[in-house]
Amino acid sequence: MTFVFEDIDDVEMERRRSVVEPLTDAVRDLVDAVIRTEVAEGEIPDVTAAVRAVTERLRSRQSDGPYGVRYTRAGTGMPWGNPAVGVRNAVAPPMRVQAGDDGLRWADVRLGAAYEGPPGLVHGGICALLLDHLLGEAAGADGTPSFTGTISVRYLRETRLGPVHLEARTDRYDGPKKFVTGTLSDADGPSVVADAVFVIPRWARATPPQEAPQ
Ligand SMILES: CCCCC/C=C\C/C=C\C/C=C\C/C=C\CCCC(=O)SCCNC(=O)CCNC(=O)[C@H](O)C(C)(C)COP(=O)(O)OP(=O)(O)OC[C@H]1O[C@@H](n2cnc3c(N)ncnc32)[C@H](O)[C@@H]1OP(=O)(O)O
Repeated sequence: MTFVFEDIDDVEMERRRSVVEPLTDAVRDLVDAVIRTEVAEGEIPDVTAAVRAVTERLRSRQSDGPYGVRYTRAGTGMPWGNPAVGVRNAVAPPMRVQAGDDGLRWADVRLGAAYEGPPGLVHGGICALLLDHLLGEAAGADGTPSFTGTISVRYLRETRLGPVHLEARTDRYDGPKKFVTGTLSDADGPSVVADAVFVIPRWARATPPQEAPQ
């Protein structure tokens, strides 16, 4: 696993973000339009060719693999391919994570047609994705990296498409384990709750229990 440091400052990161974000937003809009369009079927082949032409243009120069999790010189993360928050990923709603007091992490997200499961309702996997990510951010609020070890997601009731609010925080620690909880709410209040154990991987522990010299 490699974390790439880009030799740029945060001003340059913001400049790059401002260039690429409108493209990603345009693609999100395209995804929504494809789902909801009612243009005549005869128009679809032309539109398909136009989209393929744009894709070809972007593919004329591209990286070999995924974007990775890059960092600026100041250590600001650029997980721009991430499916929950990625600035370059149209699959991401996107969720913009905010920091509150005492390690609270929260976000307001609008979930439209691309996130539908049951009719008019949010797909359960999308709730789990967003909660997993936000709980991960809450686990990371102390500055140590950790992976989702186990996550339990309880769907209290349906979640309506539209604006949703998410919150998460770390409740307690036990060695390398962080116990994190969170909620996802729609306009009627909490609809999904999550409990997770995030584990600091051995390579990131201050005194690795297994690899410590004898
Ligand atoms: C370092 C990651 C950084 C990732 C950055 C990513 C994106 C950056 C973007 C934004 C940055 C902000 C935050 C990140 C946000 C979201 C991230 C989303 C989260 C993910 O998408 S992440 C991918 C899915 N995730 C995995 O891909 C994990 C695969 N897995 C492993 O990497 C190992 O399996 C690991 C590390 C879990 C444990 O391995 P290990 O060798 O360190 O464990 P070890 O044996 O030392 O156990 C020590 C104590 O943890 C207990 N324990 C062990 N495993 C457990 C489990 N599964 N559940 C509950 N408890 C468990 C033991 O029982 C023992 O506890 P006890 O002593 O009490 O028994």
